[in-house]
Amino acid sequence: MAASARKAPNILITGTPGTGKSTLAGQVAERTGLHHIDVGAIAKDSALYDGYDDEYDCPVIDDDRIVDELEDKMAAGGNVVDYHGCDFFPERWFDVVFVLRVDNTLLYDRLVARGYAGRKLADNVECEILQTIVEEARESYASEIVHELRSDAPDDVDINARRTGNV
Ligand SMILES: Nc1ncnc2c1ncn2[C@@H]1O[C@H](COP(=O)(O)OP(=O)(O)O)[C@@H](O)[C@H]1O
Repeated sequence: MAASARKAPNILITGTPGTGKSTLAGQVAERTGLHHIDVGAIAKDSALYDGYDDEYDCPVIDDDRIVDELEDKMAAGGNVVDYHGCDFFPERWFDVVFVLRVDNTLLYDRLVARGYAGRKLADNVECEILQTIVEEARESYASEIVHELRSDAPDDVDINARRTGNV
């Protein structure tokens, strides 16, 4: 379905784990009435997994089944989707893509607070340093719809929610 056929826009909020995607998506949903789709939670609730990652000690999501699961909702529009990856979603789904960015030291502290350690902690901080998700977003979507947002301080949540909710 073309973007113009949707009754409301679909927004993607992506970024390294811990950058604040769920926090921001929740605020945007509250302000706008858009439906918050937390892809990680949907994968968990419906067990849309395709194996287990022993190194990171977590299940691997099944991209194809996630896309199938969300297709009807995305075709209808009016969703704010949050996930730490973005290259497997159909490009046509999104009207705008926000990539959250955070200072590396702040991210480190947030991930430690979440219980990340060792390789999982180091790889996620490296992901932010190397701008991996920014590059993934720019390779997957038209450059004019991809925007980076800083999410270092609590005030940024409100600033970003206003900006994100005004698309
Ligand atoms: N702008 C911000 N400033 C300070 N802390 C934040 C900000 N955004 C989110 N947080 C905090 O950082 C942690 C990770 O946020 P979360 O929304 O779960 O990230 P993600 O969904 O990207 O993994 C949470 O403890 C959250 O309260």
